[in-house]
Amino acid sequence: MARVSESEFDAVLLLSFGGPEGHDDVRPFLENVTRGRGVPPERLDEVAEHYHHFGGVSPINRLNRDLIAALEAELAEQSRDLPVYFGNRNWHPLLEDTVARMADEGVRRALVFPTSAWGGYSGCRQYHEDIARAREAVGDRAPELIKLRQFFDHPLFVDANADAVCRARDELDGDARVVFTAHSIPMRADERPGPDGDPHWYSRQVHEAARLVAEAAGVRDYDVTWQSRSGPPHVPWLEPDVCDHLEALHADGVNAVIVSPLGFVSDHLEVVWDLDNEAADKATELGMSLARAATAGTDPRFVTMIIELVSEHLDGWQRRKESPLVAAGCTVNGRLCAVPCC
Ligand SMILES: CC1=C(CCC(=O)O)c2cc3nc(cc4[nH]c(cc5[nH]c(cc1n2)c(C)c5CCC(=O)O)c(CCC(=O)O)c4C)C(CCC(=O)O)=C3C
Ligand SMILES: [Fe+2]
Repeated sequence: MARVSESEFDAVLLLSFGGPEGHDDVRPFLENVTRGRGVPPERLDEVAEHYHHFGGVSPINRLNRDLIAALEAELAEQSRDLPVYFGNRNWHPLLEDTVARMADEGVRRALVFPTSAWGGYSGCRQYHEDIARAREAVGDRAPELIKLRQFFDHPLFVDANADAVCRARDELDGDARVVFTAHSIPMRADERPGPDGDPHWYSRQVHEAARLVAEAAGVRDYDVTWQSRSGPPHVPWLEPDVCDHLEALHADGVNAVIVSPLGFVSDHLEVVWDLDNEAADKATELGMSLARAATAGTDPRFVTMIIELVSEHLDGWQRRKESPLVAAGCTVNGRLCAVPCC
């Protein structure tokens, strides 16, 4: 599985979620995200407000462009002649348009780096669906697209996050509790089994990543929490919510926290709103100090990790991973994983 084929690849494609870039984009973007997903209109109104608060602009596209620039620089440094394309699920540049452009420019086979470290529906399977849909839209001339594997336990992803936790710790005096957060998902979705047949595939990967980051940062006690839940209120999602958890910690006498958004790879809207506004306000209200750790962003280790994932295919490199949990997610042309991980 480490190597899909011996033959060559002629491009890399960064595949992400996408975000609006102005007030008028917000509604149509949210319609794209939630089509057929049963998210109540009240929740959409609330989330729309978060985007409008920032001029209708999510930082996510800019952050992805920054990551692409860093990746291109590193590829050039290594004299690798691989152009990097950018396509999104929910907003421009849309994956369909990018795949059409790749075909126009003669790309035949490309490796796809998804900006999600995880298995599960939202983190993995939906990206396979995006790839299949985009290729279908482009037709016969669509390039072959090979999605890179999940990287939740890659040592360089772990190190980048651990270092960010250490930097956040330096901002605070004295002891602070480390609280990791990842995007909540419906409990029913999390009950799907992983390749080992055991349920809770996504949340187990998140717990495993948290354990590795804590160990690398020399942190003994930490918590795993969830953020940004949506869906109707009667549907259970993964808990505790990060803000509720701050209250529980406060009640236990904790007065300083480091919040690490390990579930995300960049400081996009769910990080800057749900953590830098909501969780930060909650901490202030409780009289706690809070330092928010950075996401992997353009940390050079994260950029190198992407190149290592590419090299697993280009050069037959050994997969580096620190956890016994399987890292699936690598398939051709949007086929679902052979293991039933999502
Ligand atoms: C697991 C997971 C990741 C991590 C993996 C990955 O990164 O892919 C992730 C990332 C992201 N989620 C994002 C934004 C949104 N997610 C929503 C809705 C949902 N996310 C879900 C899960 C996840 N989401 C789920 C189960 C839903 C409910 C609807 C459904 O079942 O599909 C909604 C709709 C409104 C709402 O309901 O909150 C929005 C606007 C942004 C972009 C932020 C920006 O614009 O900067 C990013 C990176
Ligand atoms: Fe998968």
